[in-house]
Amino acid sequence: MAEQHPDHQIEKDRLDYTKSFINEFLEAAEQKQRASKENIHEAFVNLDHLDSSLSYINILVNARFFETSASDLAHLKKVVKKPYFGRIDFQNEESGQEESYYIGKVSLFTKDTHESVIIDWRSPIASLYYDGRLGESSYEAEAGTIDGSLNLKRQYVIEDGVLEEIRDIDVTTRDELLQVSLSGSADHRLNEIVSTIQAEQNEVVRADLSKPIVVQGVAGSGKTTIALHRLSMFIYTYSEQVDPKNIMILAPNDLFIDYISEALPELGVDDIRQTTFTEYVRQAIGRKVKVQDSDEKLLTLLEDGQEDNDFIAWASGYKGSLDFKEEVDAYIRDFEHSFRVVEDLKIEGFTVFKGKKVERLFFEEYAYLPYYERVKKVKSVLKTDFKKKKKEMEKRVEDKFEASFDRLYYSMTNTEERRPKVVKLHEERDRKLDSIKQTTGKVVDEYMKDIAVWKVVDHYKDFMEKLGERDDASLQQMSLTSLKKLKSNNFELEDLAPLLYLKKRMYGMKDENRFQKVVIDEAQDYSPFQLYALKEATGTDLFTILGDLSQGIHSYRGLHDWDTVMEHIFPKAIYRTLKKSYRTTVEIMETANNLLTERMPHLDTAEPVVRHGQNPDFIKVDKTRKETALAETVERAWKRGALSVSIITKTMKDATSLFKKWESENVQLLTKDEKLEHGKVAILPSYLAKGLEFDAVILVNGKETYQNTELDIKLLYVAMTRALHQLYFVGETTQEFLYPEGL
Ligand SMILES: Nc1ncnc2c1ncn2[C@@H]1O[C@H](COP(=O)(O)OP(=O)(O)OP(=O)(O)O)[C@@H](O)[C@H]1O
Repeated sequence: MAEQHPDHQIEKDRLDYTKSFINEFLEAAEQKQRASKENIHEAFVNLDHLDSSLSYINILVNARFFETSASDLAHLKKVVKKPYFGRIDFQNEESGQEESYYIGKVSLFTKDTHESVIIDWRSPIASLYYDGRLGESSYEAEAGTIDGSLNLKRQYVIEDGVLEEIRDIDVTTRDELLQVSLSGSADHRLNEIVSTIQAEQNEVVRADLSKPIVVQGVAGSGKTTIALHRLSMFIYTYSEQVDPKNIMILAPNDLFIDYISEALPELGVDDIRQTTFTEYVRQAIGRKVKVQDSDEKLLTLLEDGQEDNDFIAWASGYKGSLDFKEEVDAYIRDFEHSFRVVEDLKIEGFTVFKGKKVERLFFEEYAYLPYYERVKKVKSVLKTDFKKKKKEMEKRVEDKFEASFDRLYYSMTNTEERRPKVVKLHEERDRKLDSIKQTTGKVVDEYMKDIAVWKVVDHYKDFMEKLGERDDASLQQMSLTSLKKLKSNNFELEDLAPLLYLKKRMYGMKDENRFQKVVIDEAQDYSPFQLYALKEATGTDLFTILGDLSQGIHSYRGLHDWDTVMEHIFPKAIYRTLKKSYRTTVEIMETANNLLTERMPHLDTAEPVVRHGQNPDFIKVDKTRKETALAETVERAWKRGALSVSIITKTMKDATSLFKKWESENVQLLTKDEKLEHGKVAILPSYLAKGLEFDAVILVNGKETYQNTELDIKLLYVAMTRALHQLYFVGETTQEFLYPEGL
């Protein structure tokens, strides 16, 4: 097909030119590298008998060059096989000149003329490739808006350095490259999508990088992928000011971290901290607290059908609310006001400092510091003050003695009578001076000894106890159940936000737990207080928050809308929505959308990108044949070209029992700490599936079937939207998947 494009020869020549440019560049760099290797070798040889410090410097210089060029070279070597994926021709309105730009994953310029050979997809002008329509266009550069005309937008398929296809995009053509990319298979890792980022996604990737952003995106709209690309953009734009080590990604579990981590080096965003909220809080408070798995709690809600489910859901929601944060604020205020140093500090009759002054230091001067930092600061100020005053006090004792002595001298002329009095005065003076000299800074510690120094966990228990004293039955019950757990050192996820917040407000955060930027994926499951505490603890509001309320399976404690986040937590945030779903076929998405429209019409449904596939299959079996039917369905999925297949049950109990029955090496039971194994059928419960995707998904129930509750509808929706190409329901009736007969 490429042969037919009128510009084929020109483009082939251009590709050859680019490849030889890169190869020459690589050769020159490799030569330099060899030279530096030789230098190192020489320096090592000379180390014994020459001036060793010079040789050492030699080694250092060369080793450093060797290191940087090695990583650059590795990057370029990768690029040479596919130097670019797109081209734009842009005519600058001001100069009237038209230039062609080839867009790839690096920037390369000719050394002498500084002409661009390839431009990085993250450079400002490359934005035209993603959102520019042919004709009048503009892009934002450092110097301001650049207007002009986009005259050509072209895509290339280059495989192994060979130009295979050229596609020109005009207003009417569909993005075929996207279609090709989406029809590919998922091999258990997140892809980098720089060549096919869509306009609505590009807006999220490039939206003002100096502001927080909240993204509500439907299932499969590319939230996770886009978050990583925005991060790549951020690091590229602020490479001078930002150290990737000061960026943190928060993901729901290790399984998910493993899933995204493979995409990070491709985007040049390795080295960033990837962790879970629980792990971050553990590090921040410096204690490996035992935290009950929140999915287990979900299970309690799902499986046990306990009577107090309503109470559990209420307590979880309340602990995650900003009202609860206010309660913690009030507790901190009360605790601070228990700081009373009413007495003045007196030594030998001198007032070293007044209680009032200490209070002023604490409540006014250093009020900006966390409580315990403030106590430390006030102590150190008092100690320094005391050292200064010591000399003054000594002088005042001497002066006082001189004055008394003078008085005695003039009032008592008889020396015999006067002598014992003088001796007494001397003794008194010496005693006082000794006492002052011997008094050290410890007197300040002693003076402030009544100020309690507690551990953060003890503060939380104290806070809970105080809540339990209120005249409110729900609070009393919450306090009672929480304290019972806390006393045996068991925490729930909902306890972590208040703990983190208390840690920040009372003790302050260590540098290693503060960040310049934070990315939160699957944010619909975070509570407002969790987000608030994170903002306070990390010391930045530069958050990228992505989520989908329709998938809010933890909504009993999570978010119900984004308004609270925008109004009360990140008021400067930009808000964007992603409405298109790229993951699934039209057929699968429509089936999932039907579920939402029928059962939860207030939630957003996704608009699938036009890509057709087979209709979801409902396979009716009786109980005894379930396992056989599943095995047959798996076979069918492999045969239809799936590279990854999963069986999703409603609960973990069901997943485990199915796994035990299956007993095959080709099957893996997924838990949240596991890594997905290539080529194996993954069996997992619905709530662990969020964020992941598989070519083929088979839904099956064990003992439990999905009920018509908000939670179950969302769980089912999450499970269904994991499928890229094939979706199967295996069950006795369609109703168990909340579907009417005749799916
Ligand atoms: N512009 C794009 N070009 C190619 N593939 C894309 C594009 N956008 C998204 N995808 C693909 O769509 C799938 C879904 O992306 P991703 O997992 O990032 O979505 P998500 O919004 O986080 O999904 P969910 O909320 O359902 O977990 C991935 O396979 C991703 O590679």
